[in-house]
Amino acid sequence: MNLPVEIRELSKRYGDVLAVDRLSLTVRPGEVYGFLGPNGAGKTTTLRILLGLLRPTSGQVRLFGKPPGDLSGVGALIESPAFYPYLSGRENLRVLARYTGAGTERVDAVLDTVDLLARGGDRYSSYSLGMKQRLGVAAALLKDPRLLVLDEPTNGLDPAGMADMRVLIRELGASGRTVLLSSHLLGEVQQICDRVGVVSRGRLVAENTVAELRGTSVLRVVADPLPRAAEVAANLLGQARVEVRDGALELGVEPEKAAWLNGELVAAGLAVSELRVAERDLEQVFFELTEGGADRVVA
Ligand SMILES: Nc1ncnc2c1ncn2[C@@H]1O[C@H](COP(=O)(O)OP(=O)(O)OP(=O)(O)O)[C@@H](O)[C@H]1O
Repeated sequence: MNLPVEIRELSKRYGDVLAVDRLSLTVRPGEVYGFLGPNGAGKTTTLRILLGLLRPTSGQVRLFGKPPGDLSGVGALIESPAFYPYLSGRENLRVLARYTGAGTERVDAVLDTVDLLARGGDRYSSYSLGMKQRLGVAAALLKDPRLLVLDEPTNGLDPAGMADMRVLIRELGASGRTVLLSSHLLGEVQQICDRVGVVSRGRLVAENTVAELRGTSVLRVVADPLPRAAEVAANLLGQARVEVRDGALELGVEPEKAAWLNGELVAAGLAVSELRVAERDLEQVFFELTEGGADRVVA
């Protein structure tokens, strides 16, 4: 079966700027894939090439096994869509449906999907930014696509608008559609996506599930005196597995060893006031991956 998205060794150069650098990624059927990276990392360029809006310098992209240009089964929201301000949301979708040959019979269904059915008769110009963006998603859904490509769908929205959009994307994913969305917001991707590809300076530096990206958990220990506790822990586990952060030890050790470790620390005369399994802060992981830590590839 053909994969919804396959990108192989893709590069794009704008003059001196290498915007995309031998980037490869794969989106599997039915997953919500987060394409995550700071502004300017090359996300929009990659998505534009994928949709046939831009030519690559080198490399290959495939949508359902086909080269770019053939967008059957694909819906996209990549730039702010151009809607007529004086027409209603419903009228705008009708115009678009006729123009693209999608047929107008799905207009109310897609308005309903994006929770705009009740406001479908209102002028586009009266919509909030979040509603405008959801109408853009509705437009992308007109052809009942199997794959939806969304470029920074929450950009510029207020917190409520962002939350609505997140709910919508999760629902779209749950309904069996494949979704590829780009974002520079880690928290957002973490909440919505099954898998994440992290891009930094045009290169894919990690591709994994959110849980795997975060890596193994650490054991967080607060003990007094802390320097002595760090010494004892280093003797037991090796220096490489001991870090002191924010007044606590972070130990790279399996959670099952917690009781044993506690016993050893207490036996060494230390007062242990906290000992718990903590997940690594994904923010930290993201920072390491995208700023100078790019060689610490996770996947
Ligand atoms: N038409 C262009 N001409 C020259 N440079 C460009 C052009 N488009 C993008 N770039 C550069 O390519 C790099 C990647 O840009 P791109 O827009 O793909 O990044 P992005 O990850 O989508 O970021 P953003 O979220 O800010 O759009 C940036 O350095 C950008 O300045």
